[in-house]
Amino acid sequence: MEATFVIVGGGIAGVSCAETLAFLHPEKSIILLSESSLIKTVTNLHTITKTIIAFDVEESSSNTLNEKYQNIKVVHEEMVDIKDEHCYVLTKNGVQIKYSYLCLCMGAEPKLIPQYKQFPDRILGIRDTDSVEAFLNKLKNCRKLVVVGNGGIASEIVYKIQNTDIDWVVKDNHISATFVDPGAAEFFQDNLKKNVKSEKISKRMRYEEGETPKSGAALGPDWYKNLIIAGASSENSSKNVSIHYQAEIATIITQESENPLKVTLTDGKILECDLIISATGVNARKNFSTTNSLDYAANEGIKVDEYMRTNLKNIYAAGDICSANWQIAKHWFQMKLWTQARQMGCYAAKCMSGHLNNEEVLQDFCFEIFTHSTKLFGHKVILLGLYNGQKLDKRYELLVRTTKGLEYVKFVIQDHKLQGAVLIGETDLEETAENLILNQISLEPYGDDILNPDIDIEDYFD
Ligand SMILES: Cc1cc2nc3c(=O)[nH]c(=O)nc-3n(C[C@H](O)[C@H](O)[C@H](O)COP(=O)(O)OP(=O)(O)OC[C@H]3O[C@@H](n4cnc5c(N)ncnc54)[C@H](O)[C@@H]3O)c2cc1C
Ligand SMILES: NC(=O)C1=CN([C@@H]2O[C@H](COP(=O)(O)OP(=O)(O)OC[C@H]3O[C@@H](n4cnc5c(N)ncnc54)[C@H](OP(=O)(O)O)[C@@H]3O)[C@@H](O)[C@H]2O)C=CC1
Repeated sequence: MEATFVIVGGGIAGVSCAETLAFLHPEKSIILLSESSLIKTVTNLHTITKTIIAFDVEESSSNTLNEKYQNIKVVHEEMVDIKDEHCYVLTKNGVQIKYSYLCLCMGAEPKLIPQYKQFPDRILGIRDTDSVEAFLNKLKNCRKLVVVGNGGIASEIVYKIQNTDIDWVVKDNHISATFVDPGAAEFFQDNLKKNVKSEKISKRMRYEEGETPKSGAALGPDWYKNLIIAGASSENSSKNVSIHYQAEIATIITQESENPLKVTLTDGKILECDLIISATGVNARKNFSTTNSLDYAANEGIKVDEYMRTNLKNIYAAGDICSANWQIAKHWFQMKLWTQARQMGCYAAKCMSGHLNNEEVLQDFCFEIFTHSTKLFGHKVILLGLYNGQKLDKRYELLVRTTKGLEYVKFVIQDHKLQGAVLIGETDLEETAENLILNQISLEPYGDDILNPDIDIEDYFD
């Protein structure tokens, strides 16, 4: 087999890359090589501001892509080797695919706590649809659950789960620390112990994919919305969540088949549980070999330059598998998120196309400012720029406005200029905050009025 463009991975980065190439080069052949027969596509894309977008993500059979684009051929194979000196890849079943340009979009996999090796059936990570199904099955018999980690997945699970006691073990002194500060974490407390009903209930998460386990694409926004995530205890109007701050799991002192698991924490506490969810981040996938070495960053992603190129000739990478290794703009940084996977996939396609045509490629504007639109504990959350004071070396001021249960607004200001913002609830401030960060207008004349709810700050900047 042979194609001008070969893209490996059927997650959001790979599919966005293939679709952009199909649009730019309807005359060229494109192969999307993916281990999983299900692919992720973006639907209902809408812009909230210039740079903040929201969209749904659907998992569908790869036939939809074959039908939509005549020049995309989807191949279901696992890539195991890249013969980069001869420009072809090899799959597990021995299929050879030659490329002119190759883009690696194989995502990441859960980085589980080390005790996972001791109890692989009772310590689970969540990444793709298979892993959620395994989790839901085990949860049916679970009365006591330990959740470790303090990012998006842990927050979603603690929010959504019912009918089991939860011990939430977090390294920090407040919850949801990858996204918010202690003030916002306090704002979420009211929703922490409520039982959340599913909007509509789906029994299945997806199409059937066959028996063999495959590393599927990562789940995304609202994956839990229509699922019942419930343990074995009887139904209750509120849930029992105990948070263990500034703690990690130290050891598990149970023999292999004993139940419950006895877990000791670094602060000396001992917990008992039936199941542990390790929501402790991800590592870039490294499930293939190359002839020459690929350069990896210290945080383990494949290094890519400002054109999404790796160090190997005509090999690009995008999404969770890569690490941005260019001089990044002041208000942007990389996080492993849908939005960035999509942006990188599309941009890698433009870069490959530009290089094929010998055209100059200008970096996409989306890399000027970090934006993330999500939901936490049932609230709309918009994060902009250096929303947690990242890169500011603790040299910044915070302006905060909050109304219990309704909104939490935080502006991060340095030298009178807005550097980042956290907007929780229907604040209507996203456009203004985005402009203030991008334009770096001095806020000195407005003082604290900038967040005065009786003043329409947009009037200041018209
Ligand atoms: C539970 C959960 C909830 C999330 N929620 C959000 C959210 O609300 N908002 C948000 O912005 N982000 C969210 N994320 C993160 C987001 O899903 C990821 O950042 C994004 O999906 C990464 O996309 P990707 O295409 O880079 O990788 P992946 O989605 O991991 O796709 C990788 C693809 O490569 C294929 N593959 C892997 N190895 C091979 C191989 N050797 N050969 C062939 N194919 C291979 C896989 O089958 C898969 O199709 C969530 C993640 C999880 C796990
Ligand atoms: N709403 C959204 O946008 C969502 C996004 N996601 C994305 O999916 C991916 C996976 O999510 P998730 O697993 O939550 O990853 P995250 O990287 O978001 O969070 C991992 C958390 O676990 C902590 N941690 C790491 N190792 C340990 C350990 N040994 N013991 C205790 N805590 C530990 C980390 O702390 P530290 O940082 O200090 O190491 C961090 O707080 C991420 O890319 C995430 O951004 C997932 C769900 C929802």
